[in-house]
Amino acid sequence: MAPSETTTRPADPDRISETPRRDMRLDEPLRRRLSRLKRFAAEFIRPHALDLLIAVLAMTVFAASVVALPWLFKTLVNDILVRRDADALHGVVAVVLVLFTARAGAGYLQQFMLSRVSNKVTTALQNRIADHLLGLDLAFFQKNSVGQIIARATDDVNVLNSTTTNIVVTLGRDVVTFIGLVAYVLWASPQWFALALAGAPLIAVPVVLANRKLRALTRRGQSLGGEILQAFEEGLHGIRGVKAENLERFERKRLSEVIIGRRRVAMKVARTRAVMSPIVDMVTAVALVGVLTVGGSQVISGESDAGELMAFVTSLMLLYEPLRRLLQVNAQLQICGVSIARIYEILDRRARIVDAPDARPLADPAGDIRFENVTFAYQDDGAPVLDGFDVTIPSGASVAFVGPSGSGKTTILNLVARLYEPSQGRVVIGGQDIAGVTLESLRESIALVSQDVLLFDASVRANIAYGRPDATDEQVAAAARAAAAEDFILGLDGGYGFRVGPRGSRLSGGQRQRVAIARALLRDAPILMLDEATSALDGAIEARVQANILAMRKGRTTLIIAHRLATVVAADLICVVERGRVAEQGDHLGLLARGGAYAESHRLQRG
Ligand SMILES: Nc1ncnc2c1ncn2[C@@H]1O[C@H](COP(=O)(O)OP(=O)(O)OP(=O)(O)O)[C@@H](O)[C@H]1O
Repeated sequence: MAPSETTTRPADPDRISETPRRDMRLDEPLRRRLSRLKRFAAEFIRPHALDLLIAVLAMTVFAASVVALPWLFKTLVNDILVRRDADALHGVVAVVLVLFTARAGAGYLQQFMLSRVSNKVTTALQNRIADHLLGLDLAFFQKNSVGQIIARATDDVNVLNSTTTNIVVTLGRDVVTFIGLVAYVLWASPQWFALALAGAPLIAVPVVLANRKLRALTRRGQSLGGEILQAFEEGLHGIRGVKAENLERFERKRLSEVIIGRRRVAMKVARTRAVMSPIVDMVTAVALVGVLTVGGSQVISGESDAGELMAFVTSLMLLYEPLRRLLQVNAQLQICGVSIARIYEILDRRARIVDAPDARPLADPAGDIRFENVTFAYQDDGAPVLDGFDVTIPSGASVAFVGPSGSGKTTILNLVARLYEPSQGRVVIGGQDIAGVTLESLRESIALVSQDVLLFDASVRANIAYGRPDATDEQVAAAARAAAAEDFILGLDGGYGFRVGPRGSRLSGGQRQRVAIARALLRDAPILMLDEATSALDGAIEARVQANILAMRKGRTTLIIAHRLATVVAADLICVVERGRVAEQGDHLGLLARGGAYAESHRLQRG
């Protein structure tokens, strides 16, 4: 089965489906849903077949203990209560002891084995999702909400965890119990059995309708789960602005709309599922009334014995629970199917930027970086962001890209790291087209400090050494000094051990930037890319950082994006980017002498 056949295909190949309409696809053929279930079972359940087999055997023992109860009641009534047989009493007591001991052991084993399997499946799924997500293109993350992605890795995995456990219990234990009890009642009295079946057709129509409705509702509910995560993520991420501008009221409204939306759907799901119990109740009642009326008369007239009727009625009552669960197994499968589809929608997504079949490691990462007539657009059919962009960055040079906001500067760095690929032209490093270079060797050669600094809630030291866990304290300190960060770090409570808070929230913007620069310098990569990396620093500290970076560069090519032109005066080459093209290039003095856009911006900024 081709992976693509098992997923719902949204219109934009980079987007996962989140809109309710697209989520409520009732027209998906059963064959495709089944094949997706089979695929999930083969990939994630089959590896635990032995554990499952033990669980199913334990369930069979458990089920057998239930099926033995009608026989026990028959003996109790006929041999002990009616015939007063002492031997039968001892027999029954012994059987009860054995039965309940076996049942206790089987119950334990079943629960333990199922928990083991479900925990292993959860771990495998989440690891696989994590691995897969990390391999996807940047474009995927720029087009999909984090909440929707997290919901699939958490909510959907949890749903699968609980539904598959229920399904296995039902298929293992309830099916055996059901078959055993039905076989017993059929054998005990076909006539009473036929009477008991009288109400069965009542079940069919509502069950089919309810299942159909459940699938649509479940998709909607699970999609709303992602929207809630997303709403929280966005609201809490921007909490500073929310508080400072007294926007809590609006946030509360925004959050409660999705929360209440989900509750509505959850209640519809609950109502639809709850419909099953009264239906089974009614069917059982009809069966009992029929059997008691006819069977009771037969006992009174002496045609049947009391123990027989007692055992039969007990069987009918014992059938209630397994029947109720069996009727819900389809609903559980629907829910499970929705989560599986949502998870495979992520797992089947293929990264477009991958190693070419004949990819080779980057041979000369410190070589020239050349953009050869590069054209690039973020959308396949969108306007180009870079349009015939041509520039050569000499090996070991420091090059600054300046120009108006939105002119394409960050995009240039994105293309060097091959986070996106040119639609035309090539990016060449040391004579090698990076399209034919292994991603690992390319990105290993790059240190990037971007506008959004990536800090974790860990110590300053751990943040600087992220990606270089073997770095010594001295190396970390040297990087911090070069980033003009050591002074403030030593002033923190705990120094390098200071915990920076989520996303570095306990540091100032400029401090965060310096920690990020220190991390990039510690990587000691041949290509250093600074995207507005010193924008939050004051002029004096920025100048220190710049001077250190330039002094340390020996053989390292440095690409700098900056709006403050003072930051770039010392660069070997300054490249003015306008509407995706190089408008002018040269060194600071050369560009000033030229009297073009750079000279004008410089005059304005100084003025
Ligand atoms: N992920 C994206 N998807 C679609 N369009 C994008 C994406 N990133 C950037 N763009 C668009 O590409 C253009 C160039 O963006 P880029 O970030 O390269 O500009 P920039 O020169 O670095 O701007 P700034 O100086 O404001 O940071 C902008 O018009 C922007 O809207």
